[in-house]
Amino acid sequence: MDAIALWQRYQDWLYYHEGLGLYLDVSRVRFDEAFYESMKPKFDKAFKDVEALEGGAIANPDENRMVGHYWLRDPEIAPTPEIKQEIIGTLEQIEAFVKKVHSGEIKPPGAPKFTDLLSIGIGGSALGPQFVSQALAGNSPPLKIHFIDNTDPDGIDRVLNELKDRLGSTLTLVISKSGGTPEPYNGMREAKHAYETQGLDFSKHAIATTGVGSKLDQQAKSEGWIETFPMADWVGGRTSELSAVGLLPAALQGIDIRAMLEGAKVMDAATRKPDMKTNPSALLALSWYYVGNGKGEKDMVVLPYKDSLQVLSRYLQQLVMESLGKEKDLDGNIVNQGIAVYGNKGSTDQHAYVQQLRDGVPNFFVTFIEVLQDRLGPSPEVEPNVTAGDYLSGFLQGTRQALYENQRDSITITIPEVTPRSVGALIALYERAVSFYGFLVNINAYHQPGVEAGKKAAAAVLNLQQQLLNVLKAESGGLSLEALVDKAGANDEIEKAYKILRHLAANDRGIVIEGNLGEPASLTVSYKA
Ligand SMILES: O=P(O)(O)OC[C@H]1O[C@](O)(CO)[C@@H](O)[C@@H]1O
Repeated sequence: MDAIALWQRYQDWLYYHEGLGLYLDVSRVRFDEAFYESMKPKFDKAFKDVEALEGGAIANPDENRMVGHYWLRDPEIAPTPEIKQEIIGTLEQIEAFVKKVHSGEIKPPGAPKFTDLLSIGIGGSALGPQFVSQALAGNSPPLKIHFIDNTDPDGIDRVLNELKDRLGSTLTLVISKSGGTPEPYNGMREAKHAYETQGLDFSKHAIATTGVGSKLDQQAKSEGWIETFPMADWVGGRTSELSAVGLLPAALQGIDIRAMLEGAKVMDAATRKPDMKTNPSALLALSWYYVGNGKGEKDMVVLPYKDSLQVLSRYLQQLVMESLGKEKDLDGNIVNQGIAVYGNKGSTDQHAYVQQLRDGVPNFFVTFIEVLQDRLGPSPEVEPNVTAGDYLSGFLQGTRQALYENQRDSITITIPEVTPRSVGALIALYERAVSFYGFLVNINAYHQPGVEAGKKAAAAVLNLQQQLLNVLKAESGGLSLEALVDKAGANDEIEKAYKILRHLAANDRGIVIEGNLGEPASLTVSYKA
């Protein structure tokens, strides 16, 4: 297609939302009119399915749950008065609490105010808060946020070391919908230990966001933590940024959460429209379907040309991959659906992997995120008439063109600036695109059975560790690996046992391994207290 024809295609397919100042350009996705027409019946159904979801249908059949993240920004559309009240009440609770923290009315025992916020959570209970914090917290938030989002002891040390001189004025927020996920539980135990080591009362520094009645909720209440915030079962982890999960840490950092909600609400109104061409989430889902043949054959590379949006790609990675990556469709057929998502930021990635995108395996499509405003205030010129931001803008356009010339498709989303409103709108835009796509390919986008399988297998590893330690502690001498697993009644688990022991030995946990480390079968293992 020549430049004039492309310009025409750009104009024909351009979506613009006046209220949000948001543009969506799918002109560099090479579908034609026939494909667009062929998708209409599928979209007619998807529009109805999402409408039913918003109306309170059990859109997550496996878990027998409603899927209600759309109600969070517009409680008026909640399916029952109780749910509406729950949403309004939680928002009011957050705002009242945050006001008291900022004013010092709620304060730590030994300091006039909380200065730092330690957020402990994983997956949807971390990525949204991390994305929003990086995008919107700015340089001098009322509370500076830190994250523990893993059970890596060294990673935990890094965070706690950074906080050690301010732990007395640090508010710790434990976020876990289920309240039973091991990683945040371990993070909480380690944080508690750090407070206690400094003679501080953890409960006077702790708050939680969790499902009512969860293990975490019970612990918080029985230990007298400062406050708990509810997370409803009709909000999934990966769509929880606009629930208490994301709103509470955002508000504590001084971010305008009402504006975030408003941006999402405005986007929801735009994406509710049952018309493919003028509905930006439908245009996204249509493009994903086209490039990947409805089977996720191409990966989604997300490239925000803005440092503050760097976590967007990781946030979308969970939203898209945990939602769409499914073995079975809703009729029980094996479909192995999904779309792989990765990315970091432009133009940085142009000096990392864009070489392969341009010339290598054509197994992807790019989503460029463009922000029109370079920075607050004027920019110095780095060359006559050229600023650093002009370069950034030029690199985006250049990469888009270079990819297109080599038959690599791309989508471009343009926002005027990174604000609470535009961030809320982006979240809503993608949430509904995922809803549409899930229905287009007929999968349950709201459960995550694959993650559960991994969690169960990990629990079995820890049980085996316990068994091995019990056997070794009762032995006076050493045992070969074979004899050890035999005694532990775990003959089939010899490789796992070997790896458990190697890990324990590397961490001074009383396990001694002797023999040729390159030949696991030759090893003798013993326990020395
Ligand atoms: O908030 P929770 O219950 O601790 O779960 C954390 C994450 O774990 C998952 O359940 C599985 O990875 C995610 O969906 C969720 O965001």
